[in-house]
Amino acid sequence: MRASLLQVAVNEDEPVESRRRRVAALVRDQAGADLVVLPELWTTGAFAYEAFGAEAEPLEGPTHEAMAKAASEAGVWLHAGSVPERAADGTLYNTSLVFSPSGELAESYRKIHRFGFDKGEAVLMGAGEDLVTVRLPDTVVGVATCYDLRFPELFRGLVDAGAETFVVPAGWPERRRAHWTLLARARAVENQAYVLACGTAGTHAGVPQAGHSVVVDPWGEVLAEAGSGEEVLTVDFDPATVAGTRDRFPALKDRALGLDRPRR
Ligand SMILES: NC(=O)CCC(=O)C(=O)O
Repeated sequence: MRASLLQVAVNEDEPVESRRRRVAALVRDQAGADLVVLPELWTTGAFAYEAFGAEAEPLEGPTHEAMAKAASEAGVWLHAGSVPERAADGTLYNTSLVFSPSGELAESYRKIHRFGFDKGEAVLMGAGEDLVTVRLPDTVVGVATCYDLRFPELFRGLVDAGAETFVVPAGWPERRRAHWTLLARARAVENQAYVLACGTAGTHAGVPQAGHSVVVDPWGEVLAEAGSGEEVLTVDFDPATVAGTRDRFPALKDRALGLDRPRR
């Protein structure tokens, strides 16, 4: 299976509409890949909080339209990263869109863990509630977004729902780059799954982005890692390795369930 992670540079000096056109062209260039992945909130930037409301779109908004078309023109599965979604009741969500090669919206995922503690995304956006998996021809993808990477129980839930490959769009800052790589490898090792983690490059809202998108195999080995600038990271991997690893080293079968219950 061939995946291309598009580590898009998100800088404020580029208008959103021109970035949307540029990214659509980049997606079209990936014809021949099985899966293309974009980062989190690449229209606005994950830290450009004041732009969330201004650039928010309905689920079937301009990014949906451009990415559906690009996916069908390239003939690829496209995890189009996330957009600031404005729901019918006015609530904003950080919502990922996954398109099939015919340009149909296969799934959407509202980010469950919002970043910012008591400001930013955590107060501006609503929290998603649903785990989302997507069945591709060769693997079952579990979807998570950026800060979600810090919550192992979410990934374990996705494994229980059948996930073999995690796709994680992000807008991760340079100052915590060490956590990014460490957490991507940890989620891969503990769940014996592939992790395809796609971040942004550039600087927006004064926050330099880490880049360093990474693909990790079910043994925790880094198969490919980007640098810090805009880059297309392409990797070939064998999804059957997940079942092989889980068979040969069956740690997932040794789970002691119910440890989250109080002792008495
Ligand atoms: N956009 C995000 O979720 C940022 C997450 C982050 O910076 C961190 O977990 O550290």
